[in-house]
Amino acid sequence: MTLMLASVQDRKEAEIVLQAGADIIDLKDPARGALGSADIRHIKDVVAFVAGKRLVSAACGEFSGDPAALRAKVEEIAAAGVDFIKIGFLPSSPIAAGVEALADVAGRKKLIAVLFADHRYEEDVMTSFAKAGFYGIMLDTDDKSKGRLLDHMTPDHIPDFVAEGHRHGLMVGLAGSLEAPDIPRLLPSKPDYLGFRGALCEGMSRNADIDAEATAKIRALIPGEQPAEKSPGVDLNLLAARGYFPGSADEDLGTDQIFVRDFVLPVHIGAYSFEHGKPQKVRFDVTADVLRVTRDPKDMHHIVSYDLIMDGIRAIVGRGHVDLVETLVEQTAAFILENPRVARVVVRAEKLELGPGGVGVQIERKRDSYRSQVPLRVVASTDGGRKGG
Ligand SMILES: O=C[C@H](O)COP(=O)(O)O
Repeated sequence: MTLMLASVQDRKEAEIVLQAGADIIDLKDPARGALGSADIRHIKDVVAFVAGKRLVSAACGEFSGDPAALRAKVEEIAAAGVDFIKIGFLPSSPIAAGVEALADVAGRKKLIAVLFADHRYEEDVMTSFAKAGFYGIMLDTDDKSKGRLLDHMTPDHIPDFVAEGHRHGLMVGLAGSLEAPDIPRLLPSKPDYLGFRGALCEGMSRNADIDAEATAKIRALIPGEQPAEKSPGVDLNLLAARGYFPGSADEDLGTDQIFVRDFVLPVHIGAYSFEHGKPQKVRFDVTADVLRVTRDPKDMHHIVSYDLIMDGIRAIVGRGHVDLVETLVEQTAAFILENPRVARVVVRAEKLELGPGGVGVQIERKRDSYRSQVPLRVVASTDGGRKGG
Protein backbone atom coordinates (compact mmCIF):
# COMPACT_ATOMS: atom_id res chain seq x y z
CA MET A 1 0.00 0.00 0.00
CA THR A 2 1.18 3.52 -0.73
CA LEU A 3 0.84 5.91 2.20
CA MET A 4 0.29 9.66 2.10
CA LEU A 5 2.86 11.85 3.84
CA ALA A 6 1.82 15.43 4.57
CA SER A 7 4.40 18.00 5.61
CA VAL A 8 3.18 20.41 8.28
CA GLN A 9 4.73 23.26 10.23
CA ASP A 10 2.92 22.96 13.53
CA ARG A 11 0.10 21.42 15.49
CA LYS A 12 -2.61 23.47 13.82
CA GLU A 13 -1.64 22.11 10.41
CA ALA A 14 -1.16 18.62 11.86
CA GLU A 15 -4.78 18.67 13.01
CA ILE A 16 -5.97 19.44 9.48
CA VAL A 17 -3.98 16.69 7.77
CA LEU A 18 -4.80 14.17 10.47
CA GLN A 19 -8.46 14.95 9.98
CA ALA A 20 -8.06 14.57 6.21
CA GLY A 21 -6.51 11.13 6.68
CA ALA A 22 -2.78 11.62 6.03
CA ASP A 23 -0.88 8.49 7.04
CA ILE A 24 2.43 10.13 7.94
CA ILE A 25 2.53 13.58 9.53
CA ASP A 26 5.84 15.16 8.68
CA LEU A 27 7.26 18.16 10.53
CA LYS A 28 9.10 20.67 8.44
CA ASP A 29 9.70 24.40 8.13
CA PRO A 30 9.16 25.03 4.42
CA ALA A 31 10.63 28.53 4.69
CA ARG A 32 13.98 26.91 5.48
CA GLY A 33 14.20 24.94 2.25
CA ALA A 34 13.22 21.51 0.99
CA LEU A 35 14.26 19.75 4.21
CA GLY A 36 13.97 22.73 6.56
CA SER A 37 13.86 21.55 10.15
CA ALA A 38 10.88 22.69 12.21
CA ASP A 39 11.40 24.19 15.63
CA ILE A 40 11.84 21.39 18.15
CA ARG A 41 8.91 22.79 20.18
CA HIS A 42 6.59 22.19 17.22
CA ILE A 43 7.95 18.67 16.76
CA LYS A 44 7.29 17.77 20.40
CA ASP A 45 3.91 19.43 20.31
CA VAL A 46 2.82 17.42 17.25
CA VAL A 47 4.17 14.14 18.63
CA ALA A 48 2.08 14.74 21.77
CA PHE A 49 -0.99 15.74 19.78
CA VAL A 50 -0.82 12.79 17.37
CA ALA A 51 -0.18 10.45 20.30
CA GLY A 52 0.46 7.37 18.17
CA LYS A 53 -2.68 7.75 16.03
CA ARG A 54 -0.47 8.22 12.95
CA LEU A 55 3.19 7.96 12.10
CA VAL A 56 5.19 11.13 12.64
CA SER A 57 8.35 12.12 10.82
CA ALA A 58 10.51 15.21 10.99
CA ALA A 59 12.98 16.77 8.60
CA CYS A 60 16.35 17.54 10.06
CA GLY A 61 17.76 19.73 7.30
CA GLU A 62 20.48 18.94 4.81
CA PHE A 63 23.84 17.56 5.84
CA SER A 64 26.13 20.57 5.82
CA GLY A 65 29.37 18.60 5.98
CA ASP A 66 29.76 18.73 9.75
CA PRO A 67 29.22 15.14 11.02
CA ALA A 68 29.10 16.13 14.71
CA ALA A 69 26.46 18.81 14.09
CA LEU A 70 24.41 16.35 12.02
CA ARG A 71 24.52 13.73 14.70
CA ALA A 72 23.55 16.21 17.41
CA LYS A 73 20.56 17.42 15.38
CA VAL A 74 19.39 13.89 14.62
CA GLU A 75 19.67 12.94 18.30
CA GLU A 76 17.71 16.02 19.31
CA ILE A 77 14.86 15.15 16.93
CA ALA A 78 14.99 11.47 17.86
CA ALA A 79 14.53 12.39 21.51
CA ALA A 80 11.31 14.22 20.59
CA GLY A 81 9.74 10.82 19.86
CA VAL A 82 9.16 10.89 16.10
CA ASP A 83 8.92 7.64 14.14
CA PHE A 84 11.16 8.71 11.25
CA ILE A 85 13.90 11.29 10.83
CA LYS A 86 14.52 12.60 7.33
CA ILE A 87 18.01 13.85 6.45
CA GLY A 88 18.84 15.51 3.15
CA PHE A 89 22.08 14.56 1.41
CA LEU A 90 23.35 16.70 -1.45
CA PRO A 91 25.93 15.10 -3.76
CA SER A 92 28.30 17.99 -3.00
CA SER A 93 28.44 16.99 0.69
CA PRO A 94 30.77 14.30 2.09
CA ILE A 95 27.97 11.72 2.17
CA ALA A 96 30.20 8.91 3.47
CA ALA A 97 31.19 10.99 6.52
CA GLY A 98 27.56 11.82 7.27
CA VAL A 99 26.51 8.19 6.95
CA GLU A 100 29.35 7.08 9.20
CA ALA A 101 28.40 9.64 11.85
CA LEU A 102 24.87 8.23 11.91
CA ALA A 103 25.62 4.51 11.74
CA ASP A 104 25.12 4.06 15.47
CA VAL A 105 21.88 6.12 15.56
CA ALA A 106 20.57 4.15 12.58
CA GLY A 107 20.57 1.03 14.74
CA ARG A 108 18.16 2.68 17.18
CA LYS A 109 16.10 5.08 15.12
CA LYS A 110 14.44 4.95 11.71
CA LEU A 111 16.48 7.25 9.51
CA ILE A 112 15.44 8.23 6.02
CA ALA A 113 18.03 9.53 3.57
CA VAL A 114 16.56 12.10 1.23
CA LEU A 115 18.11 12.44 -2.23
CA PHE A 116 17.20 15.15 -4.69
CA ALA A 117 16.08 14.45 -8.24
CA ASP A 118 17.48 17.79 -9.39
CA HIS A 119 21.03 16.63 -8.52
CA ARG A 120 23.13 13.76 -9.82
CA TYR A 121 24.51 11.12 -7.44
CA GLU A 122 27.00 8.27 -7.66
CA GLU A 123 25.37 5.13 -9.08
CA ASP A 124 25.54 3.11 -5.88
CA VAL A 125 24.57 5.87 -3.44
CA MET A 126 21.76 3.78 -1.94
CA THR A 127 24.12 0.99 -0.94
CA SER A 128 25.93 3.05 1.67
CA PHE A 129 22.67 4.09 3.37
CA ALA A 130 21.38 0.53 3.37
CA LYS A 131 24.66 -0.84 4.73
CA ALA A 132 24.65 1.73 7.54
CA GLY A 133 21.19 0.57 8.62
CA PHE A 134 19.07 3.46 7.31
CA TYR A 135 15.39 2.59 7.27
CA GLY A 136 14.37 4.38 4.13
CA ILE A 137 15.30 6.37 1.08
CA MET A 138 13.33 9.23 -0.38
CA LEU A 139 13.47 11.14 -3.61
CA ASP A 140 12.48 14.81 -3.39
CA THR A 141 13.45 18.01 -5.17
CA ASP A 142 15.87 20.55 -3.75
CA ASP A 143 15.00 23.71 -5.65
CA LYS A 144 11.23 23.97 -5.54
CA SER A 145 11.23 26.79 -8.09
CA LYS A 146 12.66 24.54 -10.79
CA GLY A 147 9.90 22.03 -11.41
CA ARG A 148 8.26 18.90 -10.09
CA LEU A 149 9.79 15.50 -9.53
CA LEU A 150 8.70 14.32 -12.98
CA ASP A 151 10.42 17.31 -14.59
CA HIS A 152 13.71 15.93 -13.33
CA MET A 153 13.16 12.22 -13.64
CA THR A 154 10.96 10.79 -16.39
CA PRO A 155 8.20 8.46 -15.21
CA ASP A 156 9.82 5.39 -16.76
CA HIS A 157 12.82 5.80 -14.41
CA ILE A 158 10.78 6.08 -11.23
CA PRO A 159 10.01 2.33 -10.98
CA ASP A 160 13.75 1.59 -11.15
CA PHE A 161 14.43 3.95 -8.24
CA VAL A 162 11.66 2.39 -6.15
CA ALA A 163 12.67 -1.16 -7.02
CA GLU A 164 16.31 -0.47 -6.22
CA GLY A 165 15.34 0.91 -2.82
CA HIS A 166 13.22 -2.16 -2.12
CA ARG A 167 16.07 -4.45 -3.23
CA HIS A 168 18.16 -2.75 -0.58
CA GLY A 169 15.41 -3.40 1.98
CA LEU A 170 14.58 0.31 2.27
CA MET A 171 11.23 2.00 2.62
CA VAL A 172 10.90 4.23 -0.44
CA GLY A 173 9.18 7.62 -0.61
CA LEU A 174 8.64 10.03 -3.48
CA ALA A 175 7.99 13.76 -3.31
CA GLY A 176 8.86 16.97 -5.11
CA SER A 177 6.10 19.49 -5.73
CA LEU A 178 3.78 16.60 -6.55
CA GLU A 179 0.36 17.57 -7.83
CA ALA A 180 -2.88 15.62 -8.22
CA PRO A 181 -2.20 14.41 -11.81
CA ASP A 182 1.16 13.01 -10.70
CA ILE A 183 -0.47 10.54 -8.33
CA PRO A 184 -1.83 7.97 -10.80
CA ARG A 185 1.48 8.27 -12.70
CA LEU A 186 3.54 7.42 -9.61
CA LEU A 187 1.35 4.77 -7.97
CA PRO A 188 2.24 2.07 -10.51
CA SER A 189 5.84 2.09 -9.27
CA LYS A 190 4.52 1.16 -5.79
CA PRO A 191 6.35 3.63 -3.58
CA ASP A 192 5.75 3.15 0.13
CA TYR A 193 4.59 6.73 0.42
CA LEU A 194 4.05 9.89 -1.59
CA GLY A 195 4.96 13.16 0.13
CA PHE A 196 3.23 16.51 -0.28
CA ARG A 197 3.45 20.07 0.94
CA GLY A 198 2.77 22.56 -1.86
CA ALA A 199 -0.29 20.72 -3.21
CA LEU A 200 -1.89 20.81 0.25
CA CYS A 201 -1.47 24.55 0.73
CA GLU A 202 -3.54 27.56 -0.13
CA GLY A 203 -2.80 28.59 -3.70
CA MET A 204 -0.45 25.57 -4.06
CA SER A 205 2.21 27.65 -2.36
CA ARG A 206 4.27 25.56 0.07
CA ASN A 207 4.93 28.52 2.34
CA ALA A 208 1.22 29.26 2.74
CA ASP A 209 -1.07 27.53 5.25
CA ILE A 210 -2.36 24.01 4.76
CA ASP A 211 -5.80 23.97 3.18
CA ALA A 212 -8.25 21.29 4.31
CA GLU A 213 -10.04 20.99 0.98
CA ALA A 214 -6.82 20.68 -1.04
CA THR A 215 -5.55 18.06 1.41
CA ALA A 216 -8.76 16.04 1.14
CA LYS A 217 -8.52 16.07 -2.66
CA ILE A 218 -5.01 14.67 -2.60
CA ARG A 219 -5.97 12.10 0.05
CA ALA A 220 -8.85 10.86 -2.11
CA LEU A 221 -6.48 10.05 -4.95
CA ILE A 222 -4.30 7.71 -2.90
CA PRO A 223 -6.09 4.46 -2.24
CA GLY A 224 -6.28 3.38 1.37
CA GLU A 225 -6.81 -0.06 2.88
CA GLN A 226 -9.89 -1.86 1.60
CA PRO A 227 -11.21 -4.89 3.45
CA ALA A 228 -11.04 -7.89 1.10
CA GLU A 229 -14.67 -8.89 1.78
CA LYS A 230 -15.93 -5.65 0.20
CA SER A 231 -14.62 -6.62 -3.21
CA PRO A 232 -14.17 -10.38 -3.45
CA GLY A 233 -12.10 -11.61 -6.37
CA VAL A 234 -10.85 -8.14 -7.27
CA ASP A 235 -7.15 -7.44 -7.24
CA LEU A 236 -7.28 -4.04 -5.60
CA ASN A 237 -3.53 -3.64 -5.60
CA LEU A 238 -3.38 -4.11 -9.32
CA LEU A 239 -6.22 -1.70 -10.02
CA ALA A 240 -4.66 1.05 -7.97
CA ALA A 241 -1.24 0.53 -9.48
CA ARG A 242 -2.84 1.16 -12.85
CA GLY A 243 -4.23 4.45 -11.75
CA TYR A 244 -7.80 3.24 -11.56
CA PHE A 245 -9.95 5.60 -9.55
CA PRO A 246 -13.61 4.70 -9.71
CA GLY A 247 -16.18 7.30 -8.94
CA SER A 248 -19.95 7.08 -8.86
CA ALA A 249 -20.07 4.75 -11.83
CA ASP A 250 -22.88 4.88 -14.32
CA GLU A 251 -22.26 2.43 -17.12
CA ASP A 252 -25.14 3.89 -19.13
CA LEU A 253 -23.18 7.07 -19.66
CA GLY A 254 -21.18 5.36 -22.41
CA THR A 255 -17.65 6.28 -23.34
CA ASP A 256 -15.50 9.27 -24.13
CA GLN A 257 -12.38 9.14 -26.28
CA ILE A 258 -9.04 10.23 -24.97
CA PHE A 259 -6.14 10.40 -27.34
CA VAL A 260 -2.43 10.94 -27.71
CA ARG A 261 -1.32 12.26 -31.10
CA ASP A 262 2.10 12.55 -32.71
CA PHE A 263 3.98 11.20 -29.73
CA VAL A 264 7.47 10.65 -31.14
CA LEU A 265 10.11 8.66 -29.26
CA PRO A 266 13.49 7.17 -30.14
CA VAL A 267 12.87 3.41 -30.18
CA HIS A 268 15.17 0.41 -30.56
CA ILE A 269 13.17 -1.45 -33.15
CA GLY A 270 13.56 -3.44 -36.36
CA ALA A 271 14.26 -6.91 -37.67
CA TYR A 272 17.07 -5.87 -40.02
CA SER A 273 20.63 -5.94 -38.75
CA PHE A 274 21.11 -2.27 -39.68
CA GLU A 275 18.27 -1.41 -37.31
CA HIS A 276 20.03 -2.92 -34.32
CA GLY A 277 22.20 -0.95 -31.92
CA LYS A 278 20.70 2.47 -32.51
CA PRO A 279 17.25 3.95 -31.97
CA GLN A 280 15.00 5.32 -34.70
CA LYS A 281 12.10 7.70 -34.38
CA VAL A 282 8.68 6.15 -33.99
CA ARG A 283 5.45 8.13 -33.87
CA PHE A 284 2.61 6.84 -31.72
CA ASP A 285 -1.05 7.72 -32.06
CA VAL A 286 -3.46 6.27 -29.57
CA THR A 287 -7.20 6.64 -29.08
CA ALA A 288 -8.88 4.98 -26.13
CA ASP A 289 -12.62 4.66 -25.46
CA VAL A 290 -13.00 5.32 -21.77
CA LEU A 291 -16.09 4.52 -19.71
CA ARG A 292 -17.61 7.65 -18.22
CA VAL A 293 -18.26 7.63 -14.51
CA THR A 294 -20.06 10.93 -14.09
CA ARG A 295 -21.88 13.62 -16.03
CA ASP A 296 -19.85 16.22 -14.23
CA PRO A 297 -16.12 15.41 -14.37
CA LYS A 298 -14.31 17.64 -11.92
CA ASP A 299 -11.23 15.91 -10.61
CA MET A 300 -8.76 13.13 -11.22
CA HIS A 301 -11.19 10.48 -9.95
CA HIS A 302 -13.36 11.05 -12.95
CA ILE A 303 -10.85 10.76 -15.75
CA VAL A 304 -8.29 8.46 -17.28
CA SER A 305 -5.22 10.59 -17.82
CA TYR A 306 -3.48 10.67 -21.20
CA ASP A 307 -0.27 10.92 -19.15
CA LEU A 308 -0.76 7.27 -18.23
CA ILE A 309 -0.80 6.32 -21.91
CA MET A 310 2.43 8.22 -22.58
CA ASP A 311 4.07 6.84 -19.43
CA GLY A 312 3.10 3.31 -20.50
CA ILE A 313 4.55 3.77 -23.99
CA ARG A 314 7.78 5.17 -22.52
CA ALA A 315 8.03 2.18 -20.19
CA ILE A 316 7.42 -0.34 -22.99
CA VAL A 317 9.97 1.37 -25.23
CA GLY A 318 12.44 1.45 -22.34
CA ARG A 319 12.41 -2.35 -22.04
CA GLY A 320 14.81 -2.64 -24.96
CA HIS A 321 14.90 -3.76 -28.58
CA VAL A 322 11.82 -5.20 -30.29
CA ASP A 323 12.01 -6.60 -33.79
CA LEU A 324 8.46 -5.84 -34.89
CA VAL A 325 6.19 -2.82 -34.85
CA GLU A 326 3.39 -5.35 -34.41
CA THR A 327 4.89 -6.35 -31.06
CA LEU A 328 5.11 -2.75 -29.97
CA VAL A 329 1.50 -1.90 -30.77
CA GLU A 330 0.21 -5.14 -29.20
CA GLN A 331 2.09 -4.43 -25.99
CA THR A 332 0.85 -0.85 -25.95
CA ALA A 333 -2.77 -1.89 -26.50
CA ALA A 334 -2.50 -4.56 -23.79
CA PHE A 335 -1.06 -2.05 -21.34
CA ILE A 336 -3.83 0.48 -21.98
CA LEU A 337 -6.54 -2.17 -21.69
CA GLU A 338 -5.20 -3.09 -18.26
CA ASN A 339 -7.09 -0.04 -17.06
CA PRO A 340 -10.58 -1.41 -16.36
CA ARG A 341 -12.21 1.77 -17.63
CA VAL A 342 -10.77 1.41 -21.14
CA ALA A 343 -13.23 -0.46 -23.35
CA ARG A 344 -11.45 -0.18 -26.69
CA VAL A 345 -8.18 1.16 -27.95
CA VAL A 346 -6.66 1.99 -31.32
CA VAL A 347 -2.87 2.10 -31.45
CA ARG A 348 -0.80 3.18 -34.41
CA ALA A 349 2.99 3.16 -34.51
CA GLU A 350 4.96 4.53 -37.46
CA LYS A 351 8.67 4.27 -38.10
CA LEU A 352 9.64 7.69 -39.38
CA GLU A 353 13.11 7.07 -40.75
CA LEU A 354 12.58 4.16 -43.14
CA GLY A 355 10.40 5.44 -45.92
CA PRO A 356 9.36 8.66 -47.60
CA GLY A 357 6.83 9.14 -44.80
CA GLY A 358 5.79 6.81 -42.06
CA VAL A 359 5.63 3.03 -42.26
CA GLY A 360 3.97 1.03 -39.56
CA VAL A 361 0.94 -0.69 -38.13
CA GLN A 362 -2.40 0.26 -36.65
CA ILE A 363 -4.47 -2.10 -34.51
CA GLU A 364 -7.77 -1.95 -32.69
CA ARG A 365 -8.34 -4.02 -29.56
CA LYS A 366 -11.40 -4.29 -27.31
CA ARG A 367 -12.02 -5.38 -23.79
CA ASP A 368 -14.13 -8.52 -23.95
CA SER A 369 -17.38 -8.30 -22.01
CA TYR A 370 -15.85 -5.64 -19.81
CA ARG A 371 -19.14 -4.75 -18.21
CA SER A 372 -19.35 -8.02 -16.34
CA GLN A 373 -15.73 -7.81 -15.22
CA VAL A 374 -15.24 -4.24 -14.19
CA PRO A 375 -15.83 -3.55 -10.49
CA LEU A 376 -16.61 0.10 -10.99
CA ARG A 377 -17.38 0.82 -7.38
CA VAL A 378 -14.33 -0.56 -5.64
CA VAL A 379 -11.84 1.69 -3.95
CA ALA A 380 -8.41 0.52 -4.98
CA SER A 381 -5.41 -0.01 -2.75
CA THR A 382 -1.77 -0.98 -3.20
CA ASP A 383 0.81 -2.98 -1.32
CA GLY A 384 4.23 -1.48 -1.65
CA GLY A 385 6.43 -4.16 -0.06
CA ARG A 386 7.46 -1.75 2.69
CA LYS A 387 10.27 -2.63 5.00
CA GLY A 388 8.98 -4.15 8.17
CA GLY A 389 5.69 -5.23 6.66
O1 LIG B 1 8.39 15.57 2.24
C1 LIG B 1 7.65 16.01 1.34
C2 LIG B 1 7.73 17.42 1.01
O2 LIG B 1 7.37 18.22 2.09
C3 LIG B 1 7.14 17.78 -0.27
O3 LIG B 1 7.03 19.17 -0.39
P1 LIG B 1 6.53 19.76 -1.79
O4 LIG B 1 5.30 18.98 -2.18
O5 LIG B 1 6.23 21.19 -1.53
O6 LIG B 1 7.66 19.55 -2.73
